[in-house]
Amino acid sequence: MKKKVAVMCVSKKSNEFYAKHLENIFTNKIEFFYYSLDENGFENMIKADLYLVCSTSSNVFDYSMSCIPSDSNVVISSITFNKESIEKVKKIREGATILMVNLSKNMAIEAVSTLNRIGINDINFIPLGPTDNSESIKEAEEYKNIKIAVTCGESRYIPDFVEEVIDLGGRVFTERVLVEMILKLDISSIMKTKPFKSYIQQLAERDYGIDELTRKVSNIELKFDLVLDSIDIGVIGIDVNNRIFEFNTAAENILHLKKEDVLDKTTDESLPFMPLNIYRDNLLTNDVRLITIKGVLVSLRTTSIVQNENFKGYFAIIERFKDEEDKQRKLRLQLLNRGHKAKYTFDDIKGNCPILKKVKEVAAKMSKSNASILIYGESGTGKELFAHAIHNESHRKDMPFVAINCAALPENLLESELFGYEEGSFTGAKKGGKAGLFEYAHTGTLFLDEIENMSQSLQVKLLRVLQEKEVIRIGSEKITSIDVKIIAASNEKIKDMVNKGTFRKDLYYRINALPINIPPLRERKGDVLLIADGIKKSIPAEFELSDEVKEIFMTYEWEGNIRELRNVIEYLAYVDKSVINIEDLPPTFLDEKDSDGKFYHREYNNKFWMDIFPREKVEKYVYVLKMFYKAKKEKVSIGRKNISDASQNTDYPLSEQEARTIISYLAKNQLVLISRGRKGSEITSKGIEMVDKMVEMGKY
Ligand SMILES: Nc1ncnc2c1ncn2[C@@H]1O[C@H](COP(=O)(O)OP(=O)(O)OP(=O)(O)O)[C@@H](O)[C@H]1O
Repeated sequence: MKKKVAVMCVSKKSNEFYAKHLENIFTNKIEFFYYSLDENGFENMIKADLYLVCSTSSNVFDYSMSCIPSDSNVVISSITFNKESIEKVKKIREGATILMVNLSKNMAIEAVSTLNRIGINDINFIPLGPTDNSESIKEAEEYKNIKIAVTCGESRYIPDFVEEVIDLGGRVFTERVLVEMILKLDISSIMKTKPFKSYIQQLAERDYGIDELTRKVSNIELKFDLVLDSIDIGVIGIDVNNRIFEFNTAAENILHLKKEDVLDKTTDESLPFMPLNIYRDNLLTNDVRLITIKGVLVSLRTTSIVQNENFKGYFAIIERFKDEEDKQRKLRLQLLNRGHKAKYTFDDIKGNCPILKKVKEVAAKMSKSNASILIYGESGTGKELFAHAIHNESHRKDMPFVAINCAALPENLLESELFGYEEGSFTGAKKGGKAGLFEYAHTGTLFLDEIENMSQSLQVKLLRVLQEKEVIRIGSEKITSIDVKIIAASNEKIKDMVNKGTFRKDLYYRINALPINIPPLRERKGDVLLIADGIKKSIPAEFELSDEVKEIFMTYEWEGNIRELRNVIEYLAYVDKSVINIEDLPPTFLDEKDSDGKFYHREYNNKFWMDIFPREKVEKYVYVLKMFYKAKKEKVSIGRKNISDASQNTDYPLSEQEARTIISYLAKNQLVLISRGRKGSEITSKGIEMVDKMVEMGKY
């Protein structure tokens, strides 16, 4: 509601003159009601919030005051000239005698004293009222030789003998009058508006005290406004009476409202579409909610203003949700450049054996889904490599990839790392709090390595986050929505842990949506040399492996899987030889020295069949021999076609031609007997003995 001000003047004409300024300065804030003695009088005035008394001559003043209800706000006007008028007076020759003509002689005297106050003291003014009675006509006659007259908009009263008229126009309210009105009506925001500022600028006379004060205040306010207007977050200041005292440019843009239209109005009046009542009524602050304004999703949070423990209002902070998200996204991308990035792709996962190829194929398909993935594999099989590759293959590839090893941190630290914390939530909590990895990984992937080590209580919290898709920092109540794809990895079979009761079943089913099993290296021996070669190139190292060493690599158990293989290759790079022989292998790799003091590899030497089959193809020969062994046990006969077909899904796919070559080789060594006709080929007793020995030794 607009405030009401009653303007009390002597004449209707003065009212009209003042109205021009008042309406311009106080647009939208005040409703003015004009009263004048020559028109409607002061007796039937409305009940106003303030009475502006412009009739200051002593005979009218007392009467004016008697018409104002007691306990009302009153401002007694004072008037001055504007700069433009004064410039006209300054052009008058120094020492000249000039008439000052006004509505009455008293008013003419008053105008002269105003000019003197402003510093016009070198002109001899003769005050004169209207020449409308014999006495005044007589007085004017005395000044017949004065040819110049100055007036304040009353040229109609200038005597005929005057040749030059300088009209200074009507006088205007002083700065003091306006500031007093503003303070009494509690609408200080007016002082920040353009019309007020330009009005004050054009006054010939300024009040030093008020000026200094407003200068200081506006200096601070200017800086404050500059800061507020330079940010892209909307800030709305609301006082205890629910009135808006601040409304920055971003708020204007977000809400499509003009500052001047909302300042000093209540939120009910100007922002009825915003749910601000709850804050006023409950003093509920620091709360965040999403609201829709004109079809746009806006985040609204509030922060209270407390001075000397007294609630003084609050700031409503608004931001287009999309802008907020974009900003978060940019921050996340910066983080991405600081290391939260997946390094490997499926091309980095070397291996041609059918099992690995299959796993890679399935994993690539799973990359496209948002469901959680659980990777199982022995230590060093490449679980982390797979996690990187899956992320890089997914539509989240440009978003953060955040990895954490659940075995590396004590429970409470792991919790604060994952979920973040608020300032002061525990001893040692960083000032300003800290975002958790879930928040960092938003829109990307979180890789939880060695998840089997996570405590049961953390498992519960993790499950909650995965179910609700939101995190709450430790010590906070603020809920943050997150969109994170989880890839978990484990060295142990989580299913077994669930059965033993050491891992929560519900969490298992949530993370195991898409399972991946990576086979240990010993089950894909066909890949050992290929992977070794890849590692050698990545180091880079120049050496070659001798045939013997290659055989050893193919038969070795590789308990530490590819990590162990990498360590051995790195070791060999230091040996600095162009060809690596058995004795160059790391001491831990070799078992004993022979009688000549040379290293030898027990497993290798014990594998007598190594000398029988061509070294490069040992595995394939053993595979075919075992097929004949199995056929004998099952009393079926097989030939090269069955062998070739069956081998296709193994690590050693064979063509029929290859199968035929191997069978003839085995036959040459009396391990297999080739019979003509329908019976097909068959394993010999020597062949059976060889396989039994292999099985007994636990190999193949
Ligand atoms: N198929 C592969 N080709 C080439 N290098 C590989 C392959 N798989 C794993 N590696 C390498 O082996 C090492 C171990 O891999 P990774 O750390 O991914 O294994 P992990 O299963 O996560 O091990 P852990 O369970 O101990 O964490 C890494 O140096 C990785 O680059």
